[in-house]
Amino acid sequence: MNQPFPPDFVSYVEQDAHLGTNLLEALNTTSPVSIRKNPVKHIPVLQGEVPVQWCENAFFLDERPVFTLNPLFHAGTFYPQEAGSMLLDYVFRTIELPQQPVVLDLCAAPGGKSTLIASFLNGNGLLVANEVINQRAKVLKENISKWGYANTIVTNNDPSDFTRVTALFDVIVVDAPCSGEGMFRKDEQARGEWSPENVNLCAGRQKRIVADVWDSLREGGYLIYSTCTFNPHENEENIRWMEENLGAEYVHIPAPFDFVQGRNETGIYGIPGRTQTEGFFIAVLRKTGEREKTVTLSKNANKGLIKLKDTSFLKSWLRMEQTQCFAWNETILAIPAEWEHEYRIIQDNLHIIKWGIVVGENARKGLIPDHDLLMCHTLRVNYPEIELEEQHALHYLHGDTFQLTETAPNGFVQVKFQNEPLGWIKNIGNRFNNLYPKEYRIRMRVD
Ligand SMILES: C[S@@+](CC[C@H](N)C(=O)[O-])C[C@H]1O[C@@H](n2cnc3c(N)ncnc32)[C@H](O)[C@@H]1O
Repeated sequence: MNQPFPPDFVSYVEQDAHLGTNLLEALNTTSPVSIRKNPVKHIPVLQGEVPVQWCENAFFLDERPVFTLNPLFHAGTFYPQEAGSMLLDYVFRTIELPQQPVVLDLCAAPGGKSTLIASFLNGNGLLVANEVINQRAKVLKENISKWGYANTIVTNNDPSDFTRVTALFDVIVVDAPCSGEGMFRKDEQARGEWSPENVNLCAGRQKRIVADVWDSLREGGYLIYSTCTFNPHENEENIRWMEENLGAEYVHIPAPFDFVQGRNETGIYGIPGRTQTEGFFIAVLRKTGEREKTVTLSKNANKGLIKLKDTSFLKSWLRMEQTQCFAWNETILAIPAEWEHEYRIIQDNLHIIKWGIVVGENARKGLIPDHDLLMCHTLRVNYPEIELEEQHALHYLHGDTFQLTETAPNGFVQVKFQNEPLGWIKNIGNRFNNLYPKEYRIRMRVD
């Protein structure tokens, strides 16, 4: 039995011609299931795939599998993502960007849009994925790590902290916390949390969030604003507010496929019943001419972050071309050399929780390689390896140890499933230490 919709929600939807006649009915049907694949990793084929037309490498599935029990999910080969929100890929492909854009995904956890942007950039430019809520930022960090790109930084900051980094970004994505009317389809509890007062509260918070980051957008840069809600207060009215109060210029993008233009032709909606989505709104604004301030590094900037001059001890661990390695205490970090200045600016002004790629810990007996390094397709090299069959792969991801069926040299060995790295073990002859990070381990029963 479906939990009823809040009466105020029903009456606004029924009076709003823009939303069509069958939204309420569609919100009581099962949500479509969709995934986006990571084209730089082993590409799994899942059951019943039908391409999502508006996003590269994305597919609808005919039912929802238990993703946790697919080892390739933990290897970052695909990401379950709501199909409507994948319209971001289409938007990125439509706007005119510099060759090497610097992109901020401000409200990024758990990382659906950030991994999409990382795939779009495909190693070009730089992505800063930020999340204000600490626990959610950890999930974001895990998903970014598994997606495998070095040109990424994860930060854990409030939007207001970004006033310290003026004119740094070519694109800012604000996937704003919202009243979540699109969630009514998947999460019936969301229906109980909705109220007109909460809509107003959300609309006010969204304005504050955008105003806080506006100065960190470069002249000519784009602000991409999105929500998963249908009401005009959090969508079209906020876009109008940004035009009037921030001097933002609205950028019209024609609605593709089954998407529809917003009220007064503002933004684009995916509306259940018309589009295969739970619900999504997206609009693009551009920053026109304004005096730009440049961010300068403070005198004590990046104290403690030491650029490594001699990296010969790392040669057998990672590809060194176009990479700059740093030591932060005993931790070795690798970042694309061309972005060193931006990394330093961000380090100086914001709270970084993941820098490029963590290579490992420089211990007395040599490097202890990090999981992050193994996930990075551009930096990792050939290490000793063992291929696991599915049940062993799941036990490995669960944090278990077991008798290996293949032999491998003693020391650090990568374990793979269908030739895709899952993580490290330390092989010590007749047994091994499972080095799969504790915080990533599967908690459900695997047999
Ligand atoms: C719609 S969700 C983001 C989903 C994410 N972009 C994705 O695609 O996976 C909105 C995010 O905003 C964060 N958030 C909540 N309050 C916020 C605030 N006041 N300022 C910035 N972000 C906030 C939430 O923690 C949440 O992670």
